[in-house]
Amino acid sequence: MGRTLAEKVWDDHVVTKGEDGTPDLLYIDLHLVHEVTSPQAFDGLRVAGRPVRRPDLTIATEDHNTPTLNIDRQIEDLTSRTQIQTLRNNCAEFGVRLHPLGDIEQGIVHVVGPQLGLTMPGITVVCGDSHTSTHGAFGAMAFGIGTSEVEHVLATQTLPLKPFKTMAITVEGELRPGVTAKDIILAVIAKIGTGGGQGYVLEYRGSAIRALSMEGRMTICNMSIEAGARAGMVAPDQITYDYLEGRPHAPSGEDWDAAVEYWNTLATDDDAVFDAEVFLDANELEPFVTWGTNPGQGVSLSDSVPVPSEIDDPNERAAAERALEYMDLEAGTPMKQIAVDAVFMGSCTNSRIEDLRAFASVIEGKTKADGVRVMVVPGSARVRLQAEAEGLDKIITDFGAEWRFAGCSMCLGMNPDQLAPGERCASTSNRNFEGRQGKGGRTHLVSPLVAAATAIRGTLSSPWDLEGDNEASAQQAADTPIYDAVARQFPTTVSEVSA
Ligand SMILES: CC(C)[C@H](C(=O)O)[C@@H](O)C(=O)O
Ligand code: SF4
Repeated sequence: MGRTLAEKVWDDHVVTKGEDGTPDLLYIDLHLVHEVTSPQAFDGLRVAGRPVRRPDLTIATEDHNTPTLNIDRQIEDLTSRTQIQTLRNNCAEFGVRLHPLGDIEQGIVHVVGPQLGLTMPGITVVCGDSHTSTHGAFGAMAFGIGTSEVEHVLATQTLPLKPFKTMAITVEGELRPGVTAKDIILAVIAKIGTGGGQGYVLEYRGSAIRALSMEGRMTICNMSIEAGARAGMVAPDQITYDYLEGRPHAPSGEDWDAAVEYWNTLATDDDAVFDAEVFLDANELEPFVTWGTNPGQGVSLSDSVPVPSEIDDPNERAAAERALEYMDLEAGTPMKQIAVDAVFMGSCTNSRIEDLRAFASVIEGKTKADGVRVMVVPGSARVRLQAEAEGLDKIITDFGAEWRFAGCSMCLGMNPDQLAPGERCASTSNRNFEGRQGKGGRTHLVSPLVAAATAIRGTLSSPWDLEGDNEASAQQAADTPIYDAVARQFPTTVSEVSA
């Protein structure tokens, strides 16, 4: 019987096979590290007197606790400062490459790996971070792990992993202008629920996925974890190779050819069987938005806040009631009538150059809605530089938005970028849990295009709602590079960026 992409990558990394349901021991090709989940792991090594087994396969960056303003000053918050300093000390002591705040390669860990060409098809990637699933967009098998597992990988470069089930998520058809990868994944999670992917590695397939750029695929794989899945993957193809070729850590010359030959063998065999399958029609999708306090509580933007009494399942009904109370929403309110206090454009879901281009294409020449705070945070220092080289920062600041330095920022309340209690935010991030963006803050998950239109109108909106000229604004959105299937080369030096 044929094998799926996930099974092939797994099989190629088994060091020892588990018996009777015990875990297999897998070799790990890339270990990404950040400040939040690494301190105890390094402590463990220190106590055991062990070195990092493969510092060359380990790379660290600072992202969660870092500020996005005044990055040349001392970090004010003591906990954050300690966290960052601890990572610096640990990396120095154990010989791990670190990209600290201010470094040109610093950024959100899931933006940095792909950008450097470290994330490649067919490899295993782990990080003490749930959104490690992002890297599956390349056809890598990428898992978020806990701190004790981080220690295990640091010490041995292997990880015991339980067998998984496979789920195909097939998205066929063509997205309408204004509908993006983010809308696909929000619709998938609304369909299968936040526990729907539990125990599964998801493989996203179908013509709509094949047509997506790498940025779009990363957005989708990033949120696999929000469906409870262990990982999400997309089979590598020419779009993957075009994105990767020429990046600092991608193979070159004969190695590149050999790699592509291998990568081409990874796609799921025609006769492979998935344990579960889900279908989605891309033609029918609309811009999507969440109304509740988990990423599965979402609807099309043209819909209304659900009415809990109409929900059959008692648990779901109770969850909806609780969510509406926290979100301060009235059942039945059209989503488009909901006014926001803030718009956050950033996070490892949507802070790559293409996301910023999409956002900028909608706001260009316009002014933000009065009283709405708009924050744009690139995913990495390089994305920031590239955006500036393209003049996007000017479009953003002319619009009245804040242009920040790279980091997780308002995606979660671990740094100064937070919502005030009661504030409502349209956010391109991936989690809308209670207090996620700051205590008492209310989050609506959206795409960059919806974030931009919302920033213009002050109420949840998509480019379809702008200026009453649906055709023209939809076309404008269609013209943005997010629909451009051909990946662009990413400059690798500062001079190239500013050239
Ligand atoms: C802090 C970190 C462990 C956490 C994660 O694992 O995802 C964070 O990145 C998040 O998005 O909630
Ligand atoms: S950007 Fe958000 S989701 Fe991504 S790693 Fe940072 S905190 Fe987690």
